[in-house]
Amino acid sequence: MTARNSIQLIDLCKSYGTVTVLKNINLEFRPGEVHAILGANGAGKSTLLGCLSGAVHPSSGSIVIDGREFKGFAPREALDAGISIIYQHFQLANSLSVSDNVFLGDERRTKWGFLDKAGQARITSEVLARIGLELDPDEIVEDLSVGEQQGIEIARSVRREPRLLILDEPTAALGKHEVEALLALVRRLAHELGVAVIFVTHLLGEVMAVADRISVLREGQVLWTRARSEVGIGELVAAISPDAVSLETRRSREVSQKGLARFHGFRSSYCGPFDLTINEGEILGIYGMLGSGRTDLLETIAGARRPWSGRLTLRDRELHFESTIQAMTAGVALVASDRLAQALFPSLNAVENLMMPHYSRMSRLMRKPRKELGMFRQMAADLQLRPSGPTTAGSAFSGGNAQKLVLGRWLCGLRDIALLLLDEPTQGVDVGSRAQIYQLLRRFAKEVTGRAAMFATSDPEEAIALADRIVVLVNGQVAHVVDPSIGEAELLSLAQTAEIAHGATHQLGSKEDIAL
Ligand SMILES: Nc1ncnc2c1ncn2[C@@H]1O[C@H](COP(=O)(O)OP(=O)(O)OP(=O)(O)O)[C@@H](O)[C@H]1O
Repeated sequence: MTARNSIQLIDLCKSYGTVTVLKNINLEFRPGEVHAILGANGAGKSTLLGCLSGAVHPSSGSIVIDGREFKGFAPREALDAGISIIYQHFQLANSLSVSDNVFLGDERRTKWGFLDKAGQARITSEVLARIGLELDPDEIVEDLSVGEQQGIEIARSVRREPRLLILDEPTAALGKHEVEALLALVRRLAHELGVAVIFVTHLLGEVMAVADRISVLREGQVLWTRARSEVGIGELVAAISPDAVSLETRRSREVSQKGLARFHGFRSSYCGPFDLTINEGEILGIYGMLGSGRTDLLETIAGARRPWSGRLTLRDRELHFESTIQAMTAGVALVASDRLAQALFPSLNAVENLMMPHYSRMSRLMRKPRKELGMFRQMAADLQLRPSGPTTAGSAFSGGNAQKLVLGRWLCGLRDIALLLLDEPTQGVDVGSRAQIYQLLRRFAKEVTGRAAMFATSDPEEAIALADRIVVLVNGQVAHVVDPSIGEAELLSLAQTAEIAHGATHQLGSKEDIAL
């Protein structure tokens, strides 16, 4: 790749009507450098990336590339200018091969106009070698691991020889080893291939491992930009969330021994059997990687998936439900992991989004707008929702704030929810709000009798910080049940050993079930 100049943002601003989202942003992205952009939920990170990728048109200011000044561009122009973005949700055609995906939308043709499959495969091999990935260009994408699929996204970008590669929360779907491999690849892209990389994440450990420089955004402005070597994690937390509470403070592990939810031989289509009791006041963590079955399990318990077999009792009542509405009525609710796709209503306002699951029980005449507004204000304050205006449209909330709003539905006490299920409760949530959400979940489970929560996570730190007891889920099976006091390293090691053991028994064709 040829040597390139920095990309500069000069006085970049973005407003939506009267709402200013980015204000006079001046930043420089240098070739050969990983630049982490951090900030609380709603600070303006996605908007800034949108300006660079062409998804958002700046209100004023400019982007300067090799002396050329752009007032904003369309996505195609951004690509042509050498800017490539990799989103959290992969944009791959799963039934096509690796090389088909690397050339997706930009296919090579032979001089007779046919698809140049051989040429594409050859270039794909060269690109994969350049970034140090051992993959067969003819392999079908759906047969690859999540980490390998992300590698293809990166290969697709690298083939275009980008000046600037943007990674937006790239590790959300990855396991520990895949994260390490990705961070090594990112460093290699910058330090060896000379690409300018922007890395956006809420995970500060990753920032310390990969960034050369760090910029913190606060309320749409650059608070500071500093070399990574000059900053510690404590300073980052203080800069991102000045009011953050430590994840460990106010922790109470008191759980009664009174059973609340009982699973007897419970099976979903992929997971089980489970024989397990969740006690009143308990927060049960399911620690499992993508593909472990954690989402299938939670969605089945919440009535979103069928079939299930075995027995489930809640407050000593046997449950039989076939929909999420029936589950809700029985006292079981789920906060899904993909709130933008599965939970938020983009065109409804914030109050309506908060109240949505509760409307089904009241006629229009029974609605009490003042009370709803009061509840919304309370939730917005408890969860530090930004923006906190009741009329804000669902589509205007940043990822982390959308999560808070969806969570607020079940914490506001309008339904008698006994078992709250959460899939990746703090994915995409900033460090300050994470502590806040943990506190609210503890309050939910422990301050009112007859309640408990069950959450799934792929983050060992989250499992340890939030759970009273942790179930290690591997390929749909309970591999271990442990106390969080074992610590992060031991939890990881248990999960890895179980995965290796599962691989071995799987190869031998054994399907032995492990029950609690
Ligand atoms: N279309 C829109 N109309 C009005 N406001 C918007 C719109 N899109 C975004 N915003 C506001 O812009 C602000 C910045 O949002 P942005 O998504 O850039 O934040 P973020 O830092 O990426 O947050 P997160 O970490 O939660 O993803 C938020 O307060 C959001 O409400």
